[in-house]
Amino acid sequence: MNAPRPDILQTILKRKAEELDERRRHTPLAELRARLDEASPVRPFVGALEASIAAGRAGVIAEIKRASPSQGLIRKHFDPPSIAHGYAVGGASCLSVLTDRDFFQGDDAYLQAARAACGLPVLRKDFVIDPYQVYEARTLGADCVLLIVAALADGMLADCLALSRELGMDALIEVHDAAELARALALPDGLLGINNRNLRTFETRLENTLDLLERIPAARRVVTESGIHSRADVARMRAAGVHAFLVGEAFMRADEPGTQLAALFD
Ligand SMILES: O=C(O)c1ccccc1NCC(=O)[C@H](O)[C@H](O)COP(=O)(O)O
Repeated sequence: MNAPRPDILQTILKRKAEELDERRRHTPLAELRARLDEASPVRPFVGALEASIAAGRAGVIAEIKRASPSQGLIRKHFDPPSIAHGYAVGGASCLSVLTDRDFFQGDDAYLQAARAACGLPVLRKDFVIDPYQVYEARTLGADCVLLIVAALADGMLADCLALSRELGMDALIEVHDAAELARALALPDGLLGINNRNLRTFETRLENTLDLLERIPAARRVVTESGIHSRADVARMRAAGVHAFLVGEAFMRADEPGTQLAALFD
């Protein structure tokens, strides 16, 4: 009999709780909050997505990630500022930058360097389990935080969303299944992301977005996340009324990520 596959999301969240303790010891919350005044002004994240879509283009959140649990090392030559600049030239609406070190080889400094290299708003792509990280995201210059419904109990999810709004940021509320979607729809607002990747098993199916769409009010903006690799994938989503995309690997494996973005979405 095969041994059960370990649940990577639980492994990440367990390590994230340890990391959070370390970060709190290093920089207590009061000290972190005192840095908020020095943070770079927020760039409208949802506003940038909507502007692209209103102009008849797709809204593209272009991701900067060096490695991932499912793929291992994705990009050997990794220079976030030049990737960010290329994405801006290639027509991205926004950036997503992985800051988790242990599982994605990310870094807070990558977010800061990428944001400084262009005028695009930036999502801090990490695993939020506590409001401390929402404050932290803003002090780093993030314009949007990722809130993964599977990682947060209802109360904490609502608190982190409210705090992100209080700090002027947007929040991408990520779901994978119908139960998580129902929890996300009970929140007062937030940009809705449907992850096609099951974060526990890595199975990635574009049908996941298409299947969940019928449960979502037509006026609500949906971002389809993960597994978008071809113009046919983009066309399939757009035909179903999904005009916002979060794409990582397809760009990160290309010699010129920004050129690949333009080729996928022109
Ligand atoms: O990508 C993984 O292996 C992964 C594993 C566990 C938690 C999260 C994970 N990825 C985060 C993402 O969902 C993607 O980085 C993002 O949606 C872009 O996906 P892709 O275009 O397929 O790189």
